[in-house]
Amino acid sequence: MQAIQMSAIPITVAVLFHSGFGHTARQAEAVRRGIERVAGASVLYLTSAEAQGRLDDLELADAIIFGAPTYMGSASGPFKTFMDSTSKAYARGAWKDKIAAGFTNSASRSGDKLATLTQFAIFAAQHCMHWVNLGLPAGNNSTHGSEQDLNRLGFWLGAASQSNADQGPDVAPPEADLLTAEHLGERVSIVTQQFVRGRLPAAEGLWSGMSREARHDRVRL
Ligand SMILES: Cc1cc2nc3c(=O)[nH]c(=O)nc-3n(C[C@H](O)[C@H](O)[C@H](O)COP(=O)(O)O)c2cc1C
Repeated sequence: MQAIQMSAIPITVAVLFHSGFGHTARQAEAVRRGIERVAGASVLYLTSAEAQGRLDDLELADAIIFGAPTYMGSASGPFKTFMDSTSKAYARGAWKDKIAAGFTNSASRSGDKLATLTQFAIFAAQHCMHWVNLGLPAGNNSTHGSEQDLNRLGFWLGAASQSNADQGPDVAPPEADLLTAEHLGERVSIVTQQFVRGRLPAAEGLWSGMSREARHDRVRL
């Protein structure tokens, strides 16, 4: 797919995820591809373990997309450990007004994935971030639908994917779910650029050539 040319406002979108066995990592890679389709967007790609040592870098991101497998009806334990490690950033309001979104993967069609997406949205709200939803209609919910539809699992809070329990990450999750994740990454990039553009004090030209750090200082509310 062609890169979107309408705006090249430089933004950084972090993809911050955990994956125990590689399935959610496939989804994270798809989110990354979607972000990179938008001109001007760059990606900070971190596992939740890496992110615990990169909190300063995360503060420079314009948006953070959270991802984890659903284990026992909630985000996986390692991802929750990361969430708890952000309490100092929370106390300082370090992520205030960043854009947020989320994705999760599990073995069952539902598998209580909504609980994980809700957990991410509440986590983002505690950090005073702005949550972006999936922005797709439901797929595969009529006689005209199919398993190839985007959003075939019918989630709106974020991107969901489903990986059969007896298949490895080489074949699961299926293509439709990866394309759904790509859509989320692209949507978050576009919304983030709209949001950053709305905070620009002057013409876009003013920002060209300015470092990400300098721009970040200028737009911080
Ligand atoms: C400890 C554990 C708990 C799980 N709990 C759920 C669950 O609540 N719902 C579900 O549908 N699948 C559940 N699964 C299946 C995983 O979500 C599924 O295998 C997923 O693809 C794993 O992603 P990963 O390879 O990124 O770790 C669980 C798996 C494990 C290991």
